[in-house]
Amino acid sequence: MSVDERGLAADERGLAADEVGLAADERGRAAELARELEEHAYRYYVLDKPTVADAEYDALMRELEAIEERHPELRTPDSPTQKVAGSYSTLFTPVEHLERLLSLDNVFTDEEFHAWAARAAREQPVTAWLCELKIDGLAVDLVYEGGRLVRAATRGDGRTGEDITPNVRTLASVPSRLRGPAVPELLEVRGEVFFPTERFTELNAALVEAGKAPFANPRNAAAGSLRQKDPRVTASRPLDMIVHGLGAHQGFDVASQSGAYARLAELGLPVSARHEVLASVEDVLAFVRRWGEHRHDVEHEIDGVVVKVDDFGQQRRLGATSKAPRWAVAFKYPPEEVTTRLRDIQVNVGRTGRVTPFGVLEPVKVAGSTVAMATLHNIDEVGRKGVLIGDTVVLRKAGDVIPEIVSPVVDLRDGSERAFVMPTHCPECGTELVRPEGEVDIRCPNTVSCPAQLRESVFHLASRGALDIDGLGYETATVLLAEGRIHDIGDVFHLAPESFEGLRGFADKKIEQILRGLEAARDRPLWRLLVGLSIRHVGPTAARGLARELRSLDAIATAPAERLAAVDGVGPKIADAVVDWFADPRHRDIVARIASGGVRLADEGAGEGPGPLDGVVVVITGTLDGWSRDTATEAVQSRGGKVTGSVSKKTTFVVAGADPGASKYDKARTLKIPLLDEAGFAVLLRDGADAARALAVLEEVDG
Ligand SMILES: NC(=O)c1ccc[n+]([C@@H]2O[C@H](COP(=O)([O-])OP(=O)(O)OC[C@H]3O[C@@H](n4cnc5c(N)ncnc54)[C@H](O)[C@@H]3O)[C@@H](O)[C@H]2O)c1
Ligand SMILES: [Zn+2]
Repeated sequence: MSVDERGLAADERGLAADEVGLAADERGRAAELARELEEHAYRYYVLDKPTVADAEYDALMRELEAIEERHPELRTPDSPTQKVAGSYSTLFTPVEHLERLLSLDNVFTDEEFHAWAARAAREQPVTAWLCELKIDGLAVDLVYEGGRLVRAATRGDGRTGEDITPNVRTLASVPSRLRGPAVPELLEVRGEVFFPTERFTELNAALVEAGKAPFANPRNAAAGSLRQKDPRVTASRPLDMIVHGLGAHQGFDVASQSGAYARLAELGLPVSARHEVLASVEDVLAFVRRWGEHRHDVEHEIDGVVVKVDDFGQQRRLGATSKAPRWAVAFKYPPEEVTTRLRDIQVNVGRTGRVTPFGVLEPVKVAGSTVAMATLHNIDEVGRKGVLIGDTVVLRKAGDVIPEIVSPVVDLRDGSERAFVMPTHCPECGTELVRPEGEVDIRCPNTVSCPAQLRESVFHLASRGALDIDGLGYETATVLLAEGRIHDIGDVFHLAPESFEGLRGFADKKIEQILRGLEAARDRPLWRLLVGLSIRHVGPTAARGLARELRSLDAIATAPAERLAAVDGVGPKIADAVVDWFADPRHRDIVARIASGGVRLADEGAGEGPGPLDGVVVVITGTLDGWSRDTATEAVQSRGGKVTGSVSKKTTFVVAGADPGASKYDKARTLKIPLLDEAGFAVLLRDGADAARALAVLEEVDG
């Protein structure tokens, strides 16, 4: 027993010793985090030049909070977790706010919000919640005396801000005088100054062109534009403001946040129309979800929703901590921006020969997926963004949108970065690249044999958005082309079991899947085939319009440009691209091979009503003098008929030329399918099925 006790005591001592060690480690880490957070806050609030994304700053803050949770003695009043982040620069005159400007506490999940709301309600029953968008801009404090704007200031450290009155006066949405007869004697309001998202790319492009560092994001652009020594610079930027809070006031009697908004709007101040007063936590969560889905439909960036207790009496009773009110919380949306390193810029050759640069990134997690590449669209875009190889860059991935490199973090450059130089020759086929006059895109003109273009176009033909050929993916397309089993998209529908002989990785099951995939794809709507041809500018919208109005590939191929341009969703640019494409004999050859592969080239009821060969199924065997297999097939199809590869009970005619296949010929006879020679085929095309049948019967008797 005594042994046990000693053992236990020793264990406890051991544990205690560990804890001391741990605490020392954590104390060190906490100090380091505090230093880093201060440094980032300085760069963000004072210099307007952050070097990390908000999510990274927030992660550091959370780490510090967690340490302080375990070691409350580290939670000193000057810890970054305990005070309003930010400072003021000596470039501006400091001003004391009449009332403190606070930050907001955050929640990230429904559970965290439930817990927060329950805590508030325990202190003070809450009758209504006011929900509004959390604008990603910078906080500005306005003071009106006797209805006149006398001062505008940044948040600073919450007590002291920077005087930016002349700058704020340049904002069109900020009135210099309040409206109406009964203006309050004193009114201090807070709001967010923001940079409209749509104008952001334009601003950065202009800055890069002028040799200046671009902004990391619209919030950074708002801060950088507003905190200018020269208000004329501010005036040149499209800044806007929305008011969302009240400070000191006299002669402004309202009982709630929503009541205040109504009154502020009457006074001519910019208030958002998107706030709602809701009674239940469930309704609040629905509001958060709804705006999460519409996050990008707003003219400014939002990083969450702010939920406030609506009633001022209830707000007062809940009070505030040193950092944030207890009556409001920010429900934050998942971050869409991170920083990572741009390891390289390479180029990709697309299916129409377009050469597009893309960034090779240090893989990084953002918006739920790991991103290792991001398109840069074209050479001009690389210039506009001002990114260098080796830069740390801001990477953005919004919802389902493809990841985008926003800007370089210029302040992290060490001189080892280098500019991207567009290659002069195609990296895949070595052909000299061209940039047609007046176009932004650089192209590989070798549409015939550039492996990249062939690969991409076959893959595109088979893709979901086009003919959706099951089993024919990128790898398969690459192998079939590399091994010479197909040469371009025209050969795809001629794939047969033999085509796969001697290829590794093609089990019988896989081959069957591809052939079945092809069979199903032969009968798709015309617009899908049109998309699959990789004609420049022809996407689903244009293809649908063309198929709807012209009904057959033949009609589209032969229509004049003016006719095509008149189609809904087409226009002159696309029309010219279509005419050019079909004018190329190599492309006509591709179409003929697609047709002879049994693909339907017209929609049901092409032409005026049903075609003359509607419902007619033809099998062609042997060689015809006046027709190639492809032109014969097209002739049948353009009349609404179908050409198939094997004889069955569904076959209407078997067209037999010289040296017909014995099995097809015999099968036609046993199934009593009418046989046509070349003359009979001509009659079929000219006079229709009935006339041809009359001939065919004769021939059958003869034979
Ligand atoms: N990247 C960096 O280096 C860096 C450095 C410091 C801070 N930050 C970022 O700044 C944020 C922290 O700053 P914060 O303390 O201002 O907190 P916060 O931005 O999370 O929330 C408080 C602010 O929200 C604003 N706000 C927007 N819409 C509002 C509305 N409808 N109602 C009320 N307030 C509204 C207010 O101006 C208020 O000051 C974090 O997102 C952090 O990542 C980033
Ligand atoms: Zn090429």
